[in-house]
Amino acid sequence: MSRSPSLPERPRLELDPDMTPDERLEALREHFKEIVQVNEQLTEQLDAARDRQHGLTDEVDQLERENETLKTSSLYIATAEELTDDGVVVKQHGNNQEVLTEVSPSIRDGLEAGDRVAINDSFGVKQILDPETDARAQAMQVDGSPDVSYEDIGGLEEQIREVREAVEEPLINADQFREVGIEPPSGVLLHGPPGTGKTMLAKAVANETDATFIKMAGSELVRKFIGEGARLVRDLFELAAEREPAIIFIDEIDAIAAKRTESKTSGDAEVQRTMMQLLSEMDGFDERGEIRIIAATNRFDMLDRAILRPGRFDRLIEVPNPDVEGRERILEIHTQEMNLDDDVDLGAFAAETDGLSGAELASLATEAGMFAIRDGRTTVQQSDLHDALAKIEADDDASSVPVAFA
Ligand SMILES: Nc1ncnc2c1ncn2[C@@H]1O[C@H](COP(=O)(O)OP(=O)(O)OP(=O)(O)O)[C@@H](O)[C@H]1O
Repeated sequence: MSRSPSLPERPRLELDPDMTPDERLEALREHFKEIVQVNEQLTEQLDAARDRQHGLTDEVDQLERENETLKTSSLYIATAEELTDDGVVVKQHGNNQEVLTEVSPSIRDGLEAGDRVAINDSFGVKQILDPETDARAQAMQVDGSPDVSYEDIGGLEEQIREVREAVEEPLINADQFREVGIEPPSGVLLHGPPGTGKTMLAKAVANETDATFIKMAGSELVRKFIGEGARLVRDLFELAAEREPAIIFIDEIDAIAAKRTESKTSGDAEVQRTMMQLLSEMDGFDERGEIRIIAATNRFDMLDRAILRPGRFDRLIEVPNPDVEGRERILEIHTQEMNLDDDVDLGAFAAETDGLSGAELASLATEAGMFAIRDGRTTVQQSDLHDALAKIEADDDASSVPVAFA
């Protein structure tokens, strides 16, 4: 680290009592010049110090961010096998590696052999998992009666028809399928850009069939609780069997069913195990009764084709961004509770929102309401919609700026 230059000496004024008034004046002038010079030097040093301070603040910010990332990085699941005087023997799930590790006294106090624990990269025990906080509870979201209906979904008439045929009919008219002697599609895969209503479709069909909606995010399965993926998939199907009729919804399926890469890291092996478990659950699906499975992805191109074989996700439904009529309908849905001025023409406005997803249109409606409130009004005008659109587009532009320049 470079050392800061030392501060300049404070100038001294030396006046001799024998000096003539002219000499005294000259000495004072000299002294004044020296003070001005020192002042300039100090100002320069202060500026340099400020620059340095800014640089260091940036560095501190970055380190804090890194620290946060490290703190929130993935934990692995293990079982505390044995408590000994030297530490705790933990067995990591997934690869069954056993390690003797140290544990802080506060965690040790509450730990018993057989407990499931979360460990970090260096096998340090970070927390004890109780049944409520364990991976199963965190990775699955169970909703006995989701409150989305088909009328809440705009612009996806064809997709709704297909989902009803592939998921709803087999649940409601199982006998008819049996009598005709055909197998209903095993799994339905919804694919398309983010925020287009894929989750809504799955919830609506669960609502319509009075089925329990069980959602699991593929990314949670493999990123957050490494070593648990395969077991969670097993749990997922077990839970669905307990709660049938049930709709299993696996969001971001690409996280567990991506094409195999060349690299053979342990992460890949974990993803692979999770996917194999999913495929084997689906292959043994016939005996499962009233359970339908829907998956969704924004990255269809990345999927391993093995999951699309007959008997697996054999019904593909594309859910694209809405066209102009779809956008108008979505705007109608999301403004139906709002107090709209007579000048509002949603049809004309929809034509200006090309490329926006359903989720973006939903937040646009709320944003327009915010503009009206800011302006002290209780009705939303066409101009609020335009302001909201400009804001959303500006936010979009800002978020697409490369990180280094953001
Ligand atoms: N077609 C639509 N009709 C009405 N609202 C929609 C539609 N699409 C999206 N939305 C709104 O956007 C929100 C998010 O939609 P949803 O979660 O269904 O999208 P998704 O396709 O599953 O997104 P992701 O791929 O990011 O998970 C919904 O709660 C709803 O408010």
